Amino acid sequence: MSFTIPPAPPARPNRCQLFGPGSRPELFEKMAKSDADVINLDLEDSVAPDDKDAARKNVVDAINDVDWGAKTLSVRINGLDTPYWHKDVVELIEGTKGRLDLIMIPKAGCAGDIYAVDALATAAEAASGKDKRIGFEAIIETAAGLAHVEEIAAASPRMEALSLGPADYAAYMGMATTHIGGTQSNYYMLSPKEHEGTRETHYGDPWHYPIVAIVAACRTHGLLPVDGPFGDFSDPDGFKAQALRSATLGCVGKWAIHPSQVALANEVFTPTDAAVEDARAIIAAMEEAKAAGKGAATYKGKLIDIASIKQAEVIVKQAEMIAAR
Ligand SMILES: CC(C)(COP(=O)(O)OP(=O)(O)OC[C@H]1O[C@@H](n2cnc3c(N)ncnc32)[C@H](O)[C@@H]1OP(=O)(O)O)[C@@H](O)C(=O)NCCC(=O)NCCSC(=O)C[C@H](O)C(=O)O
Ligand SMILES: [Mg+2]
Repeated sequence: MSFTIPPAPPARPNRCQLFGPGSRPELFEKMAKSDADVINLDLEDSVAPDDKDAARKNVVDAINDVDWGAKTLSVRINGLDTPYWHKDVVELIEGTKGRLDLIMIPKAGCAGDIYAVDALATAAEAASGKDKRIGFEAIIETAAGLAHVEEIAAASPRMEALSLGPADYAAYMGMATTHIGGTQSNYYMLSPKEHEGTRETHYGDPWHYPIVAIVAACRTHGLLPVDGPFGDFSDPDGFKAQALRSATLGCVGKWAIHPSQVALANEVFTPTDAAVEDARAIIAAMEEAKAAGKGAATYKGKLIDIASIKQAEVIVKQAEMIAAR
């Protein structure tokens, strides 16, 4: 273990982040009543340029007026290369009465992007006498964002989470696809040529590398790693397969861009009773082994050791945190 112990991420559930355009206020009550842990009201790419001012007003009003219950409430502001973002930050802070939890920064490309929003948010909070410090989450969805993911994660004490934005990421990387996340039909290997006649297609996961980079940056700096959107909301099996992969790689949740995806995300990112029972049994078996002076033991025919306790604790702690909510 390094002498530097990584900080713990925020202890709040983040299994599903449900998005809705700020220009569709008729959705806000439905979003508030959903089972998503986090709500993202969007001022960025789901809002047309002519609707930006009206959407900002809708969102400020909704933050103040809608009963959001115990949900984490986040607003995605516009990118720093637009003429909208500074008004987004100032009006969100000065116009709301303390219910807003997070500002989501899209297309973060370097630590300076986070610093700029931090400076503006700090000034707006001071000017309006706000005690509550708004947290930040950022989207890794550009080539620069991926190259600088660790400095972005470490850029401000306000930072709470990073998400992958697969649509912009694909565009900025020059990927040959128009799909938002999911399996890509041209991203595959064939079984070896010698298998002529019986060659099988094996689809790869083009999102694997950015997800792992995000998870590593988040786990180093005490942030929550989150998988982003899956655009084809008529493909629940595809959504679930993508979510299972990112959960296996360390993500704590995934975005939903349609209400039908909320239950799927909650299911995947809530440890099953069987997984929790197994994890508790591993911890108990290792306690017994330690009492007998052993560092390793056998559980269900497999090796377990001190690292197995840490693995099992990830599952138990996640389940306890969700249950305590
Ligand atoms: C995708 C949608 C445009 C679909 O909208 P709609 O046609 O209205 O959907 P349905 O008719 O199937 O709706 C069924 C009922 O569900 C309600 N509804 C719809 N959407 C939502 C929602 N987001 N939250 C809550 N409730 C919702 C409808 O009102 C219907 O209700 P009822 O009539 O009472 O049965 C739309 O879902 C949508 O706009 N989704 C969000 C889009 C969004 O926010 N996009 C931004 C995030 S993704 C992104 O930006 C990419 C990323 O940055 C990257 O780079 O990867
Ligand atoms: Mg995007």
